[in-house]
Amino acid sequence: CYKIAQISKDDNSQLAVCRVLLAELEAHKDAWPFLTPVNHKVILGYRKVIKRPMDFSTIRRKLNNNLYFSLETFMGDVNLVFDNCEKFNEDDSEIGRAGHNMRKFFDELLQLKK
Ligand SMILES: Oc1ccc2c(c1)N[C@H](O)CC2
Repeated sequence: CYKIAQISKDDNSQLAVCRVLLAELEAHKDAWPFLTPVNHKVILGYRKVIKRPMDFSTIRRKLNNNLYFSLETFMGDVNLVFDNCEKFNEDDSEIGRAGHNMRKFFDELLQLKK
């Protein structure tokens, strides 16, 4: 029993770290392009170009529904947000720069939490 309890405790502490990380990402001044899903009915070409859309509100819903099993699976979705941004936006654009800023901020947060 102890071993099972031990594994679930580690998962819970990892998920607690994910909640803190997501709150810090959502509060960042450059988070606005990433807070909600891109409306692919309005943004022509988005659905064709971006195969796996992701945004912070979707990550929040997956976190609340226990759909992340580790910090690594959570990190995969956060990095997907920034990879999609790089694919669809010029580096020298407002949203492109926001994506690069947010990815740097996330990498720095992870260094602090490790
Ligand atoms: O000019 C625009 C207008 C809309 C969007 C972008 C750029 N980039 C986002 O990645 C997706 C939504």
